[in-house]
Amino acid sequence: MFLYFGFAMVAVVVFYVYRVITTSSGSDFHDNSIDAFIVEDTGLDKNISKSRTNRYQQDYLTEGRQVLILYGTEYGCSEEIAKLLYDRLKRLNSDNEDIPLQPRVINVRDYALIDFQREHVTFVVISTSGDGVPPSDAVDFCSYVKDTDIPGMSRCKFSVLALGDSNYPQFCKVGRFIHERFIEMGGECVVPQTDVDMEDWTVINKWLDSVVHCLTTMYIPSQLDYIQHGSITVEDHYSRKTPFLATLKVKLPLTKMSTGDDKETIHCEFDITGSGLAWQPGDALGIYPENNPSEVEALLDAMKCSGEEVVPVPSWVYQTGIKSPDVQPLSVILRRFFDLKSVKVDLLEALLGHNKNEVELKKLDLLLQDGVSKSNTQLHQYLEHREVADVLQDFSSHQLPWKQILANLKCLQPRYYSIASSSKTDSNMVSIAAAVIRYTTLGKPRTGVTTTFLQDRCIVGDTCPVFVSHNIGFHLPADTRWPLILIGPGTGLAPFMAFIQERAMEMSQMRPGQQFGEIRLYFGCQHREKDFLYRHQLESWDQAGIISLRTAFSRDQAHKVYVQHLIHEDAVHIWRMLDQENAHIYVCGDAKHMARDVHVTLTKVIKGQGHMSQKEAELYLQNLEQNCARYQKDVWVI
Ligand SMILES: Cc1cc2nc3c(=O)[nH]c(=O)nc-3n(C[C@H](O)[C@H](O)[C@H](O)COP(=O)(O)O)c2cc1C
Repeated sequence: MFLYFGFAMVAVVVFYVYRVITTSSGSDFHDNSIDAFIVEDTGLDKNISKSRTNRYQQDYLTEGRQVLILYGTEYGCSEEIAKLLYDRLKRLNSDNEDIPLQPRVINVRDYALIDFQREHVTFVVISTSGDGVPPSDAVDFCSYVKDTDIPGMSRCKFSVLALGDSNYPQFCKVGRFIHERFIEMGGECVVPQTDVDMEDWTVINKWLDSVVHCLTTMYIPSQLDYIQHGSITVEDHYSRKTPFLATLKVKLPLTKMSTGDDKETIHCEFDITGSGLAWQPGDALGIYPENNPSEVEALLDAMKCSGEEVVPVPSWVYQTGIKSPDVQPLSVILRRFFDLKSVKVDLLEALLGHNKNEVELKKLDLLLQDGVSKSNTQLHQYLEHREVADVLQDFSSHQLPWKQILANLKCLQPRYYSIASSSKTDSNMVSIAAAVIRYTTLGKPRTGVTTTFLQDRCIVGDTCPVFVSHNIGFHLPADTRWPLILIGPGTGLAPFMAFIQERAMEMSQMRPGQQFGEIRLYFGCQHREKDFLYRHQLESWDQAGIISLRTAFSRDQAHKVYVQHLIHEDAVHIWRMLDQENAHIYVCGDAKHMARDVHVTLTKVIKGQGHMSQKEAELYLQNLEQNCARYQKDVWVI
């Protein structure tokens, strides 16, 4: 079995990577009318209110052919697919007089309720997060699958749908791992294990079709349900589905801006007193934003709506505990709950079905003729630069009814920011650093939803729905003697602010005999005078001997200097820390360039200083990462 359980040592999520292109399940099993959208809840079922029933976890009182659908998700897509599968299996029953199929959808977090000896067929939909780690809720399940020969698995028929993104080196690692282990335990794979790259719905739908087809012919013995669905976890603490309304207490610029091209980064502090939210350095804060009102206006214009149309609040929206009306004006619904930026291919399909204008029909046909997969570069390039309002403007000759437009929008997701403060310093205040995103496409100014929400639309004293996302593979080592090599250019510095604050606090309360290893911080940005984030704090920690600060200002001299150049300069020192002092390396920030270049440089350092071959140096680093939890990454692809 491959070396998988690098959980403890590899990265997890910081920022939600904004996906420009998202598609959804085909209209073959989606009723796209607004009433179906709202009443039947075709999207994520985020409603966890105890008083409302969860149709995906109903108790079956009569015998039936049970099908277990397990999901593990960080951002909700796997959950959505699991529920779509459930819906399709339920629909099979209406065509079939036979013993009913009894699907049940369970988050792998609740795996302890499952007796695999009583399961005959199991489908798993699971994503990979961080740098090849399971979603936070799925960590225990994956450890269980790794460490246990699950009784009953040898009789179980199964299939795994692995969600991922091929931009990450550990593509679909978690789903592939589950598949391998189920096979090792003697399970029978009934639909080939399938990798899904960037929520490619062509692939997802194909897998769903194969699963449904397979179940129509498969023998599944009839039995009574053994799971009491009432015992399935109901989250009653503050979480993604039930965020806490935190008050923005502090907002400060971290950069100096003199031209429009200068970086704009802000520091925000939220008061979470009374929430009971707990975090460790390395964890992230999830924030639910609101859309820019001018973008809502632009969309309303394109929808030919006033914004006063009354719309039922979708059942999947997050709950803050404050009773809100069951219906809201369309303008409010769009501002708070729908993604106005990423365009679902479903919307183009709906436009195609409705349009009568020959030129527009031809254009839509061209875009959609090669399907929705990643290989349809024409479609993806088109969507990459367009928001929902742009698409509606492009195909405006026959107005699609607004309810149909709404039914083809994606829900607004929370965004994640590394927490930049230690709860040991103040457990009621949580800080983040956010780079404000503004850019231009098609000659139109565009904005990042959450960062401009915080910068332009939130004032001190306002509240925002927040929750903590635990980052299991990116935490400080338990022993304070072990030195830290922290590499975090730009906002990659944020989690290290929490790391250092925590260590500084521990140093100030040092116990007799307690020792502290060196904390060596590599920070980089363009200009010392403009975007040296937390400069005064870092310099004062450096002067106090709490950290050794190394800075790379890429544009302050004729030639570019980046953090990896400093690491190379410090080769002797770094090698001593690694070889003799049990140093732990942490990397946070851009995965594609920075983390890759840092990795290459570290390999060179190990090769040169450790007198190793290239292969030996690579294995050394791999061992630190996968077996020792001494090389941890918290990286993202922009
Ligand atoms: C911060 C971050 C890290 C990710 N890391 C990986 C990874 O290591 N390997 C991979 O295949 N996909 C990775 N992904 C992609 C997710 O698996 C993909 O977006 C998936 O569709 C999410 O499914 P979910 O919504 O069910 O969690 C990552 C995504 C994010 C935002």
